[in-house]
Amino acid sequence: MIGISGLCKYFHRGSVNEVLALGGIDLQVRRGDFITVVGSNGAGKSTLLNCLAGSYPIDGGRIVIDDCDVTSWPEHRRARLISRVFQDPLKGTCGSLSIEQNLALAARRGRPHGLGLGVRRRDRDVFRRQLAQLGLGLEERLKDQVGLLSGGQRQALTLLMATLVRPQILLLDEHTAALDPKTALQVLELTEKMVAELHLTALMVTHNMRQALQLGNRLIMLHGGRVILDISGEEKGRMTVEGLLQRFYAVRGETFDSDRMLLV
Ligand SMILES: Nc1ncnc2c1ncn2[C@@H]1O[C@H](COP(=O)(O)OP(=O)(O)OP(=O)(O)O)[C@@H](O)[C@H]1O
Repeated sequence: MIGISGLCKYFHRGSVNEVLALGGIDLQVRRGDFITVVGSNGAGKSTLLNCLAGSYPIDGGRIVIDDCDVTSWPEHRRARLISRVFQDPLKGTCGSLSIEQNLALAARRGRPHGLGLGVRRRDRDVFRRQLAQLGLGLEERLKDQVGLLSGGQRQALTLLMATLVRPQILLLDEHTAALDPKTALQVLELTEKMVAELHLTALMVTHNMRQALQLGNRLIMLHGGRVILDISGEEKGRMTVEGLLQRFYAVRGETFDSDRMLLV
């Protein structure tokens, strides 16, 4: 479903500050894969998602989605296929608009003349039903400004907006990292539910190793801009955090180094 081959990405190429962020990523993602992405500091996790979404131009390689070469597609064109949720809950929603206006915008994604803010009664009923699934009582607050919501409520709403028009691919970049542990867990459960119910193909960057092992059917580990571990199915099911660290050591000959990664 997604074919990434030889993906290379430099920052500040040709200058003294040159960084090779992705050094030839090859990754075949099957339809319905829910891949958790882990890695050390600066491993290239966010850059990979940004290149996939078309936010960054790439310096080499190809990206194919559903047999269509999207390598030269700009970000807005890829946004018809790809939805994203970022770490910052403020990024995916508009705080000055109401919940229903935000949802109305999300519902028009990919359609022409997609920026109207009008909300029809029929839409409102659908929004109410969708919001009720979140279990946060937001269905009673359709006219509330999103800026009034807590970080967790806002991130749950972002997730709903990202999937309201079913995307081919859902990209989650540490989307629970800014939330308190209880809320993070709620949003993660919601993520799992949505991915399963909508049969989404998803990549989720997380700094929590245990979470990465618990969620999804496949785990990849990046280091130095390359995929150094790719496990799925039973192998992933049996894997422990200690096992992951040992595998890292076996491949790299050094201990895993990340000040942000939760290893317990
Ligand atoms: N906009 C940018 N300009 C210059 N260098 C960048 C930029 N974004 C990322 N980099 C560099 O590219 C490399 C990969 O960064 P990236 O953010 O993808 O790593 P990451 O795995 O997401 O790291 P972390 O877990 O520390 O957030 C790093 O060396 C980083 O410093």
